[in-house]
Amino acid sequence: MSAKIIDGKAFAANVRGKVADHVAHLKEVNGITPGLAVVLVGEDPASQVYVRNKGKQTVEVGMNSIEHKLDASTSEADLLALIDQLNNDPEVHGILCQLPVPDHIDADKVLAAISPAKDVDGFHISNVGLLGTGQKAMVPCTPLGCLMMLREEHGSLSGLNAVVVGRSNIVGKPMAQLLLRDSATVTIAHSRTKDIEEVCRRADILVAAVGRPEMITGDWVKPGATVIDVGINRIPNGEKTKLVGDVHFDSAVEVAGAITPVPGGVGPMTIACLLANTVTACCRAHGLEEPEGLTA
Ligand SMILES: Nc1nc(=O)c2c([nH]1)NC[C@@H]1CN(c3ccc(C(=O)N[C@@H](CCC(=O)O)C(=O)O)cc3)C=[N+]21
Ligand SMILES: [Mg+2]
Repeated sequence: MSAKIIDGKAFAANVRGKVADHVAHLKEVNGITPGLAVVLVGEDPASQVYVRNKGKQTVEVGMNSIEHKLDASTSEADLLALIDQLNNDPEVHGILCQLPVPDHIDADKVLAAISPAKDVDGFHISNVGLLGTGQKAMVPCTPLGCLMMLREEHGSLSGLNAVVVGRSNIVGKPMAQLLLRDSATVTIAHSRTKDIEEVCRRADILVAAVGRPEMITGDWVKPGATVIDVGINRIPNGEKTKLVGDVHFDSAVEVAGAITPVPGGVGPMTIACLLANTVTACCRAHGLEEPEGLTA
């Protein structure tokens, strides 16, 4: 039997539709247009593609997109000055500084400089702390997108065994916090985990966020489990390259109950959730009611 393939592209289009509806409402009723500022330092080609897609989709849902493309040699002080300016700009409701930043810039310092209320990535330590203590936070986009798909698939996650493979601040740790908040039984596995295959085979929900192409094969998957593949790995494919996840799709799809593909799974949801977070940040900034179903 072959798993249900979770259509992240369609799901993301639906989320963007809800965002667009709420943006239209904010404009009409409150005369407010949410604005998202994206800062890119340097010329990393993958980052350029992502930033372009973010800008395009921001405009498509009716929000203002403010792009700042800085030279790779930009000093940390100049970047911090720009962030300060965006923090103080009332037209800007969300700020994202595309990672990675060049080596001479301290990413932690940059993330700490973004106003927590405008931190649509949810990477500021105050949002990390709010999420970890079950308070109202800005939630990182990728884990938020995964959670939305899991809730749609399962209804309640209460009591389910969830295994998150990967312990990054960007995906693994916040994903685990969100699953815990939904009363799943949560295990974080990583490169040093003993008998990692066994651990994964106990998972009703398996979230792969390790950054190792096709590491998780079908024999690691419990029959009927839901597999969420966060990996985006570009690997050689003959003369060209192709995009694969952290899950070996062809074997896992034969065992899982439901699975996200790469591309077309988690990736599109990440951008949709960035737009959702921007609307949420805008509503919070103005003390307005938040949109339904777009937050954790
Ligand atoms: N501050 C910050 N926030 C981020 O959220 C952030 C970041 N930095 N740096 C880079 C990563 C990566 N990321 C992706 C977003 C969308 C897709 C996406 O839409 N992927 C498509 C395919 C895209 C392709 O073909 O390359 C898909 O999976 O279907 C992928 C990756 C956000 N990131
Ligand atoms: Mg790891």
